Amino acid sequence: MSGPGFGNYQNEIYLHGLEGRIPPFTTDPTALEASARERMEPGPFWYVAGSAGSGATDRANRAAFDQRRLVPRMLTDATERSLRTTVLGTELPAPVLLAPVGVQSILHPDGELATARAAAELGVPIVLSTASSYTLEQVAEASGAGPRWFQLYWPNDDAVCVSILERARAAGYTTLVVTLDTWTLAWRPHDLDQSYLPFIRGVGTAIPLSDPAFRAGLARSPEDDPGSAVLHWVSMFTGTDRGWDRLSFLRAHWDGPILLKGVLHPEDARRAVDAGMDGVIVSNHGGRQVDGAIAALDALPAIAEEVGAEAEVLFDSGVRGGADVLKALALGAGAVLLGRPYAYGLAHDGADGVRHVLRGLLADLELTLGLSGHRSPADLSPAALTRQP
Ligand SMILES: Cc1cc2nc3c(=O)[nH]c(=O)nc-3n(C[C@H](O)[C@H](O)[C@H](O)COP(=O)(O)O)c2cc1C
Ligand SMILES: O=C(O)C(=O)c1ccccc1
Repeated sequence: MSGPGFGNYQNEIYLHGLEGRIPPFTTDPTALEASARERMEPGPFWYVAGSAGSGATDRANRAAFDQRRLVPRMLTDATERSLRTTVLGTELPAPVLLAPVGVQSILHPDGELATARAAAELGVPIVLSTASSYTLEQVAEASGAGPRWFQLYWPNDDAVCVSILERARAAGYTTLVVTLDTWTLAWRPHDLDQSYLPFIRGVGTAIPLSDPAFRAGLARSPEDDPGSAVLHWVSMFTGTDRGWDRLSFLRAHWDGPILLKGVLHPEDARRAVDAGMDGVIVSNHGGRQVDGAIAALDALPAIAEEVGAEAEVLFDSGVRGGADVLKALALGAGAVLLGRPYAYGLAHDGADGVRHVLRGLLADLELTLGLSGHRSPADLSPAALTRQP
């Protein structure tokens, strides 16, 4: 796409104004959370909005973006521009993916199906969480010809793990994302104070409960005894940390690219590459795991420097607007993943809400790319930024 492609959303909104129409909800990424809060029950709202401990890392993620500023260049002829990018050898319409977000049916009854439909329409990849409210196959059908990746919460039963990976491959998920930072849940006061944890209530268990290997290990079927099945799954996918030597198991059972999510130290990125992984996702889980952890954006440059030339380096945690995407790309990310903003879009209006948030972000990204003097994501380097004290 050349010229204003995604940026057309801006024209569309202004033209609708001539007919007295305004957007379904805010286009301001900083107002999205408050707007979602008005429509959501406190349990689900705080499950999404909340973070670990004191919230220091969540705030640090945003502060790290605020400390970097773009330095726009003029008269660069950025009229014709494109967000197209290649990630792991595949061309994407923009350097943006939807981060794995579990239990989406607490946000909207259509949950992951709605997210998959909206993303597929725009050609943006989804990363389906192991904690999905719908099965791998149901989400694949909703995603259709759209690109899809699968995020693994690594079950401690190898047969169940292999069965889930085989189903994911068969259903057209091309890339495996292995999340390392959430082998047990952090201390999350907002959820604790309400005693609210969706998956022990049976939300987000569609993948294991539909899995033949998982079902084979149950004394009674999930239909007869849902409570025991859910508890069996909880003990299988949380509570067990693993070592670097175990990655060879995943490598042996997945014949596509594998990325490790939750990497914040350059030495861990190096170990990932040494273990045969195709890349890393620099992330602190949106501040939801280690309270006091380094801002993900501050961790990015050293990791890009360590492995960027030989492996894929993706980024998430704190991305809200187009400028944030540009800053992460300038610091070495090949693409970014968006978390909470699209979850709030889903909570507002199902697939339409996800589409509105995503089109808004991509329009803002394309406009800000051009106005800061760049024609493509590949033009960005640390030289595009300055750092505020
Ligand atoms: C409600 C919620 C559920 C999440 N579930 C998962 C998950 O199942 N698997 C995973 O790897 N990350 C999960 N994440 C983390 C996101 O993938 C991502 O790292 C994070 O949201 C990025 O930060 P941001 O929300 O500031 O954009 C979840 C995040 C939220 C907000
Ligand atoms: O809440 C989360 O951050 C998360 O990663 C998760 C973990 C298990 C089930 C659902 C979401």
